[in-house]
Amino acid sequence: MTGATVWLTGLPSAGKTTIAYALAERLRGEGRRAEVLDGDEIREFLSAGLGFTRADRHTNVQRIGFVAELLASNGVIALVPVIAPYADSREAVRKRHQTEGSAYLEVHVATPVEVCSERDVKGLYAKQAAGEISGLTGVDDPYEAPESPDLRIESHTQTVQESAAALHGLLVERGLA
Ligand SMILES: Nc1ncnc2c1ncn2[C@@H]1O[C@H](COP(=O)(O)OS(=O)(=O)O)[C@@H](OP(=O)(O)O)[C@H]1O
Ligand SMILES: Nc1ncnc2c1ncn2[C@@H]1O[C@H](COP(=O)(O)OP(=O)(O)O)[C@@H](O)[C@H]1O
Repeated sequence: MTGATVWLTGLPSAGKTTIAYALAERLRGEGRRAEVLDGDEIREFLSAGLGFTRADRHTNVQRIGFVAELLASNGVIALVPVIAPYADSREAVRKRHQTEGSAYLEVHVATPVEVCSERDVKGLYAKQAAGEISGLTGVDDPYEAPESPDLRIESHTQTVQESAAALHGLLVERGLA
């Protein structure tokens, strides 16, 4: 089967990780090889030492894009729930896939910041509001939303299973699942 990279971009607590794991489970149940390149795990190992400056975020995204493409070119569906706030960083990853002939889909998990900060899975929005951290994406650091993603998911209006199903539908439509 053809592999692919599916990049889920969006704000912290948008639902990127939850949707990625739900879809991975579904794909594995269908006999596909799927891997989730979780941003938090990557930052512990592959991107250890990188922070959240623009340059570090770019480096992080390029490293993850490199690994995802390797997986995709070997028949794996690489699911990447990583913020990737800058359009030029995401574009560079797309170009790498194009050059290597690997499929690449960009999915915008477009949960409004008000909903994300309500969910606040890791307590980051509360910390930012309390002045304990700064440079939080979507609050006091940039997030350049994709202009024409392959799919936009409104996670605040649907269940996790509905979001995962919408993404699965896109993969089927593109002949990737
Ligand atoms: N300042 C700041 N801004 C944004 N995010 C922050 C920050 N500090 C820590 N975190 C947490 O780091 C998690 C991983 O970030 P990413 O590697 O996906 O970010 S990036 O693409 O390099 O910008 C990211 O995970 P998710 O919540 O899953 O998006 C955040 O929870
Ligand atoms: N449709 C949905 N898709 C994804 N997550 C949802 C959805 N509805 C509610 N949630 C909840 O939102 C939170 C998103 O957290 P997480 O997946 O860690 O976000 P991110 O990886 O973008 O930081 C989870 O607690 C999840 O259960």
